[in-house]
Amino acid sequence: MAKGNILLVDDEPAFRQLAQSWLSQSGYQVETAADLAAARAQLKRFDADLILLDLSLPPEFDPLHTLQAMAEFNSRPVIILTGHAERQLALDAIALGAWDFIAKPVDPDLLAVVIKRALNKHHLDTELQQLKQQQQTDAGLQRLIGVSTPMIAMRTLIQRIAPTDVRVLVTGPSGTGKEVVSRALHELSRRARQPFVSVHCGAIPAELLESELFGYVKGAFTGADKDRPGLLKMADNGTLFLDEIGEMPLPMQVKLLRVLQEGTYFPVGGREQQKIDVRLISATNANLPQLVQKGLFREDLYYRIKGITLETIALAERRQDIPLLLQFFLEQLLRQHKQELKLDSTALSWFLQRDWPGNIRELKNTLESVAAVAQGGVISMADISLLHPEAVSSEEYPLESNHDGLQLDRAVQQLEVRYINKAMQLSGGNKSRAALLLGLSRQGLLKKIDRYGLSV
Ligand SMILES: Nc1ncnc2c1ncn2[C@@H]1O[C@H](COP(=O)(O)OP(=O)(O)OP(=O)(O)O)[C@@H](O)[C@H]1O
Repeated sequence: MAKGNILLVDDEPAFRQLAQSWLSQSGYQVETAADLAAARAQLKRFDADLILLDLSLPPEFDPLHTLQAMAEFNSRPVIILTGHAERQLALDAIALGAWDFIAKPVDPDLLAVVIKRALNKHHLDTELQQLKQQQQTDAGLQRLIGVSTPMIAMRTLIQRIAPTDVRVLVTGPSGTGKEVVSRALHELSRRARQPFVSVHCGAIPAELLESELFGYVKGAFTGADKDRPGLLKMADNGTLFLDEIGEMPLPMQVKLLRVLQEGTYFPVGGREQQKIDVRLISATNANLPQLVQKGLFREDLYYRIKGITLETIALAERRQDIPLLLQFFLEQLLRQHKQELKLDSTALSWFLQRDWPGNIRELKNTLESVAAVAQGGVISMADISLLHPEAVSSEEYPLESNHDGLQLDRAVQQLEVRYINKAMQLSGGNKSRAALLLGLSRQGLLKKIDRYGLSV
C-alpha cells in the first residue's frame, strides 16, 4: 500500500521525472502537473494527501499568483519549492498556511523528512477532525433512545438532514419526542454552536406572540420603556423551533410567512427592517392539512414550513424501545439522586404491557414518581400499586375467583393489608404518618391493624 498520495506541481520536466522517481521509490504514489490548471485537473481525479508546489509556474511565472491559488489546496499540506531568490516569498507562503519550504536544488533526504512529518501531522489532524465529528454526532443522537425500526430510520434521516438548512416539520402524537428530534437536528447542524430557541406557539397568548417573537421598540405600547429584542433575534444564526405551530393565530401566520419568504421582519412599533438568518424547525401533533382545509392554517405557510416532514410514532407501536427507555431514565435518576434503582421483574412487565397513551413523557413521569416512593433500590409492584391502584387488577395480580364467584371482600382485605404494610414501611414505622399517607385517621388505622392481626 502507498504511504501517501503526492501531487508534484513543477514546470521543469527533468525535475518532475527525478523527484517522481525518488518519491515512488520511497513508497509514495506520485502524480505530476506542469502548471496550476493541470494541478486543478489532477486533483479532480487524484486524491492527493500532500502537494509539492513550485512558486514560479507558467503561464505567468508569477509567484504571487501561485500563492493566491494555494488557498484551494489548503485542506492538505503544501510544501513550497523555491529558488534562493524567492526566500521572502517562501516565508510569505508559510504565513499563508504552507507547511514548509525547500530550496532548490532539492536534497532528496531532506525532502523525504519534510514530507514524512507533514503527512504524519496531516493524518493526525484528519483523525482528530473525524473524532470530533463522531463525538458531535454521538452527543446529538445520544438523547434519542430507541432500537426499533422506526427509531433507526429516524436517526439515519436526522443525520442526513441535519447538516443542510432545509426546513423540517416534525409531526406525531404528544410526548413522542418531537422536541428531542428537533434538538438533535440542531446539534448535528453547522449551527450547533449557535442558539436553539424554542417557542411554544400555543402557550403564548395571541396578543403577546408578535412582540415575543419580533421584539418591540421603545414606545411601541404602554410599558415599552426600552427596545427589546424578540425570540427571533435571539435565534439569529441558529435554529428557531416553533412547537405546536398549528396553534399559531392566523394574523401571526401571515407575519411568519413574510419572515420565511424575505428573511426580514419589523419589531413591533419599529420602522427599521431587521434581517435574520435562522433555520426553522416546526412541530405539531395536529393534522395540518386538515387545519388548512378548515381555514385555520394558511396553505402557503404550510408549504413553506413543510420542507421535509419527520414523523414520530406512538410508543405503543414501538414497544421494543420500552426497556431501553426505562434503562435510560433509570440512569438519569441515578445521576440525579446518586442512588441505584432497579425494577423487579413484575414491575418491569407492568411497564412493558401498558399502552402509554401519553407516550414517552408518560412513561418517564410514571417511572419517576414510582421511583420516588420505592425503597431499598428496587421498584416493585407494591410501589406501583400505591400510585396506580388500578395496576393490581393487571395480569400479575389477577382477580381472585373460586366456585363462589369473585371474592370482592377478600380482594379488598388483601389490598388493604398491602397498602398498610407499604405505608408503615414508607413512614418508617410511624403510625400517625402512615395513617396520613393512607388518608385514614390514626384511630382508623389502628383498628385495621388490629383486625388483620398485623405485626407492624
Ligand atoms: N427517543 C427518546 N429518547 C429519550 N427520551 C425521549 C425520547 N423521546 C422523548 N423523550 C423524552 O420524553 C419527553 C417528551 O418528549 P418531547 O417533549 O420531545 O415530546 P413531544 O412530542 O415534543 O411532545 P409535545 O407534542 O407534547 O410537545 C421528554 O422528557 C423527552 O426527553
